[in-house]
Amino acid sequence: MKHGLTSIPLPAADLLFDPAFLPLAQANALLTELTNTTPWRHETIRLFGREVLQPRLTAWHGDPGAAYQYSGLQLQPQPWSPALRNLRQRVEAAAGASFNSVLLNLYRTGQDSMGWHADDEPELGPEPVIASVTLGATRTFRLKPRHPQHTPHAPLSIPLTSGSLLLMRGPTQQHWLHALPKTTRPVGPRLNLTFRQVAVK
Ligand SMILES: O=C(O)CCC(=O)C(=O)O
Ligand SMILES: [Fe+2]
Repeated sequence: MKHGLTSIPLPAADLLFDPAFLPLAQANALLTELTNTTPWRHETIRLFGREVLQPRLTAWHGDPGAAYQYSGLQLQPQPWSPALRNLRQRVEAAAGASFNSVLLNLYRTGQDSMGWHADDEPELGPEPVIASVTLGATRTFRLKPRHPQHTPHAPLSIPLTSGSLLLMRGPTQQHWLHALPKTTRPVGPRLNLTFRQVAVK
């Protein structure tokens, strides 16, 4: 384990955080490169029976076969670019884990967001290691217990700064939900990458 990661104490979770995983200049350069070269998609989701656009842009890169389910479709990942391959290698060294895919989320403004969820898709397995790298604007990452009667705890806010690395491991996805709320503060774009190991079918 790299010394830059420190534990965030939380019951029924395993969280590690390094605010300076990437030097700021590198984070900024990578933000520009990935923003400009990623084949961004603007996906729709079904919300209360209606098709609505997600409030962010997304992309999925990974090893061949690291497919994911989306609206009942098996989508194949885009190949690794040299920049993503390099970042994956550094994240794997820090996390002491390997990853075969990465989900990119681009939050264009403070109005882009992600709702409460857990990364608990079956293909991730019961105790996935999720490695989250942030580039660009600082946004507040929120965590709250999934079963408040069972794990009573106040919601938690972690400001995810540019170049930071957050690891979620162990039982975190089973017992906690996370979200990236909208903000009315004027903020620039934020690009988040979550490295994952998905079961290959
Ligand atoms: O943007 C973030 O920090 C969170 C992303 C996330 O939760 C996800 O991709 O599942
Ligand atoms: Fe997530």
